[in-house]
Amino acid sequence: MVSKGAIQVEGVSKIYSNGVVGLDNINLSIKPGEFVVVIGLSGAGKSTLLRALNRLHDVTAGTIKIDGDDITKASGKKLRNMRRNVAMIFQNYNLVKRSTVAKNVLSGRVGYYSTWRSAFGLFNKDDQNRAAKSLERVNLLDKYYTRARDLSGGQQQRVGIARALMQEPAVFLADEPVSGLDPKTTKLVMDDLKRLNDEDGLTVVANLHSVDLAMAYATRIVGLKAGKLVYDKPIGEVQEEDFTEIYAEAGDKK
Ligand SMILES: Nc1ncnc2c1ncn2[C@@H]1O[C@H](COP(=O)(O)OP(=O)(O)OP(=O)(O)O)[C@@H](O)[C@H]1O
Repeated sequence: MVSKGAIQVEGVSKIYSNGVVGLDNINLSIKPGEFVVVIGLSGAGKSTLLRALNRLHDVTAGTIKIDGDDITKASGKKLRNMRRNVAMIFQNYNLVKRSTVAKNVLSGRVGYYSTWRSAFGLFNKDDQNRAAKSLERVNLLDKYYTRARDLSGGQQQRVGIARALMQEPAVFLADEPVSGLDPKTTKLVMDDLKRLNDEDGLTVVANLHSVDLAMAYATRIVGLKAGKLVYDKPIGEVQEEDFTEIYAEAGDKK
C-alpha cells in the first residue's frame, strides 16, 4: 500500500490585504499518518495555516505540497482533485441546518460530481451507501433522516466528520473541532478523529486550544506564535514547561 497524506510546507507566508501577517515563513514537513496538533495563542495563525493547506485561501509566498503536488499553484480540475484529498471540519460545523443529516453527508461527495448533478442532489446508490457507512463510523446512522438543526453540537460535528469522509481524503484538517463542547462530547469527537487516524492512516492536522487534549491525542505538537513556527516536537519529547513559552504574551517577563 502506498501511503498518502504527506504535507510539505516550504517558506510559506500569508499577509492579509490589510497588512496583517498571518503566517511568517513557515517550514513544516508532515508524514502520512501523523496526528499533528497545532497550538498557540488566539491570533497566532493556526486557522490561517489550516486554510492554506486546503487552499481555502491563497498564500503570499512559499509552496505547500500534498503528496508532492503543489496546491498553491494548482487550478481548475487539478485543484478540484487535490481538494478532494484534503477534507476539513470546522469550529461551527458548517452544516446546512435545515437539511437532513443524509443530505449534509452526501454533500461531501460533490467533488466527484458535475456541478448540475450535485446542484439537484442526484447522488447515486453507491454514494448513498457510502453516506450510510460514513455515518456508521461516527455512530450516527440512526440520525440519517434527522434534520441537522435537531442534533446536539457534538452530533453535528460528527456529521461534519462523516461528510468529510465522503471525500475519501488522505488528509483531515480540523479547525478547533471541539471548542464549545462539553468534556464527554469532546472525547467522542476526538476519539472519532483518532480512530480514522489509526484505522485509515489519515494524516490529521488539528488546531486545539487545550494543551491536555493535544497531549492526549497528538503524535506531534507544533506551536505557532505571531505567525511563526516556534515549536515542533514528537509527543514523546514534549515537556509541560514547553507550553509556557508558546503561550507567553509579547509583554510577559521570562
Ligand atoms: N481575513 C482576514 N483578514 C485580515 N486579517 C486576518 C484575517 N483572518 C485572520 N486574520 C488575522 O491573522 C492573524 C492570524 O489569525 P488566525 O485566525 O489564523 O489565528 P488563530 O491562531 O487561528 O486564532 P484563534 O485561536 O483565535 O482562532 C490574526 O492577527 C488575525 O486577526
